[in-house]
Amino acid sequence: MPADDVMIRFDKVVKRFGDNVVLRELDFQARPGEHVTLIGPSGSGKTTILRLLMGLERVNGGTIQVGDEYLSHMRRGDKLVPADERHLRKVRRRIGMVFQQFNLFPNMNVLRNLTEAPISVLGQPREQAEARAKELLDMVGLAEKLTANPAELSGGQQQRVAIARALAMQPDVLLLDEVTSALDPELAAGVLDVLRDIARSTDVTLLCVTHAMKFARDISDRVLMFDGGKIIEDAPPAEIFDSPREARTRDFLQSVIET
Ligand SMILES: Nc1ncnc2c1ncn2[C@@H]1O[C@H](COP(=O)(O)OP(=O)(O)OP(=O)(O)O)[C@@H](O)[C@H]1O
Repeated sequence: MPADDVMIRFDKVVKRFGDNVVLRELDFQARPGEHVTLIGPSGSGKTTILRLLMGLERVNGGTIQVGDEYLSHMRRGDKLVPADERHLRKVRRRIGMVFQQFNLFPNMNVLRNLTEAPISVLGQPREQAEARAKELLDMVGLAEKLTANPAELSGGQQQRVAIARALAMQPDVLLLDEVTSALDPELAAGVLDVLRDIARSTDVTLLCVTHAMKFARDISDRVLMFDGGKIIEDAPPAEIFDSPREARTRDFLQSVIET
């Protein structure tokens, strides 16, 4: 851990797609174990931030650090140079992600979905990986679905397996991108309850993009409001939701339906 105890650090990050400048010298940090939610209008760059952290996009300027390591760059002598694939893969291992679409391995049962990467990537012994997988399935309320195939599960159950699968890799950071937007409201509620438990009971750093504002209020330590490629407001949820300082935050909040 770096001396100043930061888990995620964006330093003057620029991201462009052609002429479209999505992030403009973006600075932000999250402390270890902090739960940070990103809100803002469609197209403001929230998903791009998560994709940069997953190494699925590269920065056009600035640097990204995860814990004590650069993600966007690597050290060569006393210089920083853009990260190569191998370096990206190494740092990215500290980060888990759950997407809107659950993307479970369709040909593997639930247990194998959870143990595959811990065994093949982390080199965990099978018994250890299976014991942890069972604990995690218990945590997400699916202990009895160990041998089920993904196709036999509801969307909400699949998403709970996807969350358990991400945690099985023992990430320092868990990224959540609109994890309930493909689900019916009652299934979404079950997934959000599981995430509330995880937020309370683990020390993983959470970075969450959601339009579920009530959920954001419940789990977040901080909410960041994005607009125009910048953070325009950064405050605890009670402040953002009850007394936003910025007119653009107020307008945005009025435009979303509370869920
Ligand atoms: N691969 C890409 N190629 C070109 N443009 C892209 C690409 N990915 C994202 N963009 C553009 O970047 C901008 C930010 O997109 P992003 O998905 O990060 O926004 P968002 O805030 O997550 O929006 P939403 O709430 O709708 O998911 C948009 O203008 C989008 O069109």
